[in-house]
Amino acid sequence: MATALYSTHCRSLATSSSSSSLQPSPLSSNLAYLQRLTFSQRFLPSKVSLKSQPQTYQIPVLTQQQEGTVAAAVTPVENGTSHKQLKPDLLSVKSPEESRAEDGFEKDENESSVSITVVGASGDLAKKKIFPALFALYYEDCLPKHFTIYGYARSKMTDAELRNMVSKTLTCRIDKRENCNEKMDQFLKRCFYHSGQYDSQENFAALDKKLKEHEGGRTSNRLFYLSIPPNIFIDAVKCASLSASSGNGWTRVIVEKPFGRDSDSSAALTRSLKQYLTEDQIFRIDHYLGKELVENLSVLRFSNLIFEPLWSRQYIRNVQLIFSEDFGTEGRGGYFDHYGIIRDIMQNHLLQILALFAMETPVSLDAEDIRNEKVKVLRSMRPLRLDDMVIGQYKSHTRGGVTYPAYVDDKTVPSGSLTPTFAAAALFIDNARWDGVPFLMKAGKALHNKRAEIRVQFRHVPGNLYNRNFGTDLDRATNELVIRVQPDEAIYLKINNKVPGLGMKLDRSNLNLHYAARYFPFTLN
Ligand SMILES: NC(=O)C1=CN([C@@H]2O[C@H](COP(=O)(O)OP(=O)(O)OC[C@H]3O[C@@H](n4cnc5c(N)ncnc54)[C@H](OP(=O)(O)O)[C@@H]3O)[C@@H](O)[C@H]2O)C=CC1
Ligand SMILES: O=C1O[C@H](COP(=O)(O)O)[C@@H](O)[C@H](O)[C@H]1O
Repeated sequence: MATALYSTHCRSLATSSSSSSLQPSPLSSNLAYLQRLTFSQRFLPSKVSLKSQPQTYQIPVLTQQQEGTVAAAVTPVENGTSHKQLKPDLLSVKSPEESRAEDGFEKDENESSVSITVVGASGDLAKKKIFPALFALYYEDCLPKHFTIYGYARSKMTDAELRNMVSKTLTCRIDKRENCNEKMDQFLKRCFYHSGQYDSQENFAALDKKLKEHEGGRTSNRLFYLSIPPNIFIDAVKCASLSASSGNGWTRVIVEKPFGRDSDSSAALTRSLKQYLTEDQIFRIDHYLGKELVENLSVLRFSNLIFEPLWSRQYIRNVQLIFSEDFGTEGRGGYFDHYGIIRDIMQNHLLQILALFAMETPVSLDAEDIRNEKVKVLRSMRPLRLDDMVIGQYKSHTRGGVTYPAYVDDKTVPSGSLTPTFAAAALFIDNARWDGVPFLMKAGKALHNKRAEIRVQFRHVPGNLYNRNFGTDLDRATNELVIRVQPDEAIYLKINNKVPGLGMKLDRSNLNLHYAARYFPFTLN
């Protein structure tokens, strides 16, 4: 029955796996980002959610990492594809009844609806990632027929203003541009805004009323995406749960990282969330797991015979996990300064990649099985020593005639802050496979470029016949596998080869899987 709600396309992209494996849990960190969110029946939770009646239609929230789910990756940029000029009918707001009639929403109480509330809709993440990802899902026909999106935040905004804001960051995936503007218009018509405080049950009750009008008496499934600073998660969850839970369908909450500052505060956060939600209503998200090349990591390892035998201390000298951004906090200091680069990037995004990289072959691709292997890696890790760590903070600098502010120049950063914006660490996994191999993590903001990469440096060739061709620079003679997560996604292997012609001159070349060339016109960003 539920399948009728979803397109074949989305189902075919969502490879099957047992629903039991998809239960969220405190450690179910191998959930992909909303960008990979697909609404298909395989996400049936086993328990009925808070205040829920029997679930006629179960609509998933997040896919598990490493499944061939909908490829809807978008990093919106305000380019030619964005929808800059809003049509007049998007600026005038229709009543829910009118909207339902226009969108072909006949009132049929046997069908369910999904209401997605982006809490913190005025913020950076909502604009940059969540609305574009929702649009990408809509564009791919992966949202159910009856859906409504509400932005919720304290800022005063009309529906039209929200649509205008959202429209600036929507893009179409490059491989399917047909009807893009038309689709954007249709999508924007399903977006609404409600202004309210995060700790006001009354404000959430007013939202509830509006949601009900849109749901039109159908079974209502509700998803709250917490795109807000962590210190207000609990207030928002409490109010959403007590005043805006679904009365007859499921209610779920997506929680953004960071989940606390340390183990104790993470556990405390979970305890607080559980005052209002059951575990299967909570979906924790790490959006790096939704990145195409991170998803590809296991494919590369486990479906290519040539790599797996090399994947150990025997052949690998070190593994580098690199994240850099060429911009600073830019107004996000209020959040960032409490966490710093280690908690913002290393502890979650890079550690997830490390665990996926280093884990043993899981029993299956089910979330639970992958999680179990990742946990084993984490448990084998040696506690980090201060000697194996470097931290820093960006200062003001001038490049190309432009002067960029220092971290502490950001008005949202407390003066004199010592919060690190750069960190590098050597981590070790003390197990049979990785004993002695440094996993070098580097992460920083306001550096010279924006990139995320995994670099695997292999050992030197023992007794290399061609040593004299390389002189003293043995590193030049060693192989390196680079997985460039972003930008300009690629997987390339540096090899040595002979330069054609007389003599024996060696060269370094790349065997390069360059995504833009291989999958043109599909682009990931
Ligand atoms: N930005 C990013 O790229 C990423 C962010 N995240 C996580 O997503 C969440 C949201 O991030 P982001 O969008 O950058 O955050 P923002 O700082 O942009 O905050 C989002 C919204 O929350 C409200 N808000 C901000 N500060 C406060 C406050 N002190 N008290 C009450 N409300 C506040 C504001 O809305 P209003 O004033 O209108 O109520 C703001 O628009 C965070 O948990 C972050 O860690 C995760 C991955 C990436
Ligand atoms: O989680 C976060 O990620 C972004 C970087 O995400 P990307 O997908 O654009 O690479 C980072 O800017 C932000 O500080 C952090 O909270």
